[in-house]
Amino acid sequence: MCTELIINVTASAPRGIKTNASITAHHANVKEAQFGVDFIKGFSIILNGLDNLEARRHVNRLAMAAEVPLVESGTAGYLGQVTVHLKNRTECFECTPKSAPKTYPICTLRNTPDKPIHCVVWAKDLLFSRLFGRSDEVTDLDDPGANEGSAGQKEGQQSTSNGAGGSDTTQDKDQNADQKSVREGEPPLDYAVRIFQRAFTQDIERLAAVQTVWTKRAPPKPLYLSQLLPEGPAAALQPVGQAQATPTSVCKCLGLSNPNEKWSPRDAARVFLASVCAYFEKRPAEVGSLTFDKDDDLAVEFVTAASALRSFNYDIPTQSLFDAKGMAGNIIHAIATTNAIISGLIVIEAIKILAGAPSALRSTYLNEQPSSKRLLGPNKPEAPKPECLACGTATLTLRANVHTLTLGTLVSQVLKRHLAVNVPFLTCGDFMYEEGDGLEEDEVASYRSMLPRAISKLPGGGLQGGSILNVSDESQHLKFDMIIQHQEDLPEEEAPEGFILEGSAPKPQELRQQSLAASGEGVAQEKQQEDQRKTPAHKVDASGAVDLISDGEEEVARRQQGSKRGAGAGNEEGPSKRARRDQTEEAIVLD
Ligand SMILES: Nc1ncnc2c1ncn2[C@@H]1O[C@H](COP(=O)(O)OP(=O)(O)OP(=O)(O)O)[C@@H](O)[C@H]1O
Ligand SMILES: [Zn+2]
Repeated sequence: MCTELIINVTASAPRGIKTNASITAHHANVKEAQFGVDFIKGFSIILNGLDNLEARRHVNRLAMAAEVPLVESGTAGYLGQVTVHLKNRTECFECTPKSAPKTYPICTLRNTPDKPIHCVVWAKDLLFSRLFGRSDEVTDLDDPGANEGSAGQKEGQQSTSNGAGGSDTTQDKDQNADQKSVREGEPPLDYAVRIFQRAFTQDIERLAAVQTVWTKRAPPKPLYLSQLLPEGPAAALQPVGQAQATPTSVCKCLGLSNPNEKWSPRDAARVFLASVCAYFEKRPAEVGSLTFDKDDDLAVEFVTAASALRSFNYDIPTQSLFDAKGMAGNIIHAIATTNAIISGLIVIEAIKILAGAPSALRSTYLNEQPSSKRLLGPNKPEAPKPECLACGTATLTLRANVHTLTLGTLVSQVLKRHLAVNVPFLTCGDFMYEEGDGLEEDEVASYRSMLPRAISKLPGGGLQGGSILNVSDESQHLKFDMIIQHQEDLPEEEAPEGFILEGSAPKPQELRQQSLAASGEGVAQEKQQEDQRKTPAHKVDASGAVDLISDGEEEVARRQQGSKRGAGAGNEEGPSKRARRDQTEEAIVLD
């Protein structure tokens, strides 16, 4: 469960701050309805310390709707930023579109992985969620091996018969789903063995037989459990020494306690089987509702093992548990001093807001390398952008093939993933689509049944080229129009996801870039160059120390902190703290 601490600091007068603060912690998802605009209006200021773009955009929209000042922040290694956002006075967090999350083509993940990250993302986003996640969220994307042999298939297309068993028909999907589900009365170890054989033996055998896929590279090699564990799965999982499997870890009991060690195929198979068993035997109530959590050791062990087995299939270098955890959890190691500097700057900006000094506000970017011996680049916040989705009146254009783009992709990828819409309400002529808690069961079922349909085939005439789709989200007080533009063939390089969003949305080419935006790094990197140009020449003090704080801020900081400016900061590593990139940074696209 996500947590966020909302601190309610009461300012007694414009220029003073009470020394006593009452702190109320809410352990919940900030996107829940209870934290809507009315709740936000009860605060004088919002200080964001979130680690994902989706939540940050959500809070930004609430802050704009409630007209509560927002101090946004993020760090990523040596980079960091603090930005300040006031409705109608400054740009909001979304006025500058952020890079979209890094995406991986689904066909690469499913059929032709060639990098360790492809195996980790496959294990985490496809296999883990398929086995332990919510069944109503399982799509064909989550079904490993379902379309093996149909490389190059596009969304909305039926795969052609390929003689390798890959198929995309509803019937086959049902069969696939059934093959991945535990059968009634099936012992967990039998289930784990069956899944192993399906994922690492049979699917690979089928795929390797499709010669057209392997003209330029070697086909994958199946793994056989009988060769890896000749003594039999049960005997291979016997605890080593006194250690026992726990609900949260199986590694120690299998004698694998070094997180930096790379596992052999045999050990990866043992961890895979043992971790599947542990979920079903020790945490059965959670099975069916799990999402990958890097802090759940068992999930990390499963993903490391599955990813290693997949890597052995494809002859890709494997990762240690430590490295796989970093990749799966999007962990980048934090620098203690970066976090300290950014925390200090958040407080400085908050004080300016509470003290009623909006003209002193600065958005500050912490550079990795001092520019003219200056680490911080403070700028006056820019003006709001009228074309902004969140604080202006944006009209977006969606270019796609309306006969193949499904409503499901429109909702989950275009609206939720790219535009951070929380609870979409869509209308266009007689067509309506709605989500939310207030719906009756039959309404939910009826809306869900529309998701697999191409948007041109939706009720009420569908969405065709030239249609204007009205999108709103009451939970974010968000409303905008989206013009649908039909385009029969979109080049894959331009539109890896099968659509192009224009307007206040990431540019298509940004989709290809490594995105660090959610943690702040992407933004910091983008701004770094700009700031280096803008940053005025500075003074070096007698000790040659780097001037951390400039001009107006120097004055405020001295007054408020009573401290001398820092020297030589940013050089120490903080091993105990990690910063995390966007949880959704690695996503999957159809190719
Ligand atoms: N939708 C959300 N609602 C509430 N809190 C959220 C939401 N999304 C993210 N958060 C919170 O944002 C915080 C981000 O902090 P941080 O980057 O330090 O991550 P962490 O999980 O606390 O620590 P680490 O990643 O270092 O292990 C976390 O406490 C996380 O729970
Ligand atoms: Zn804006």
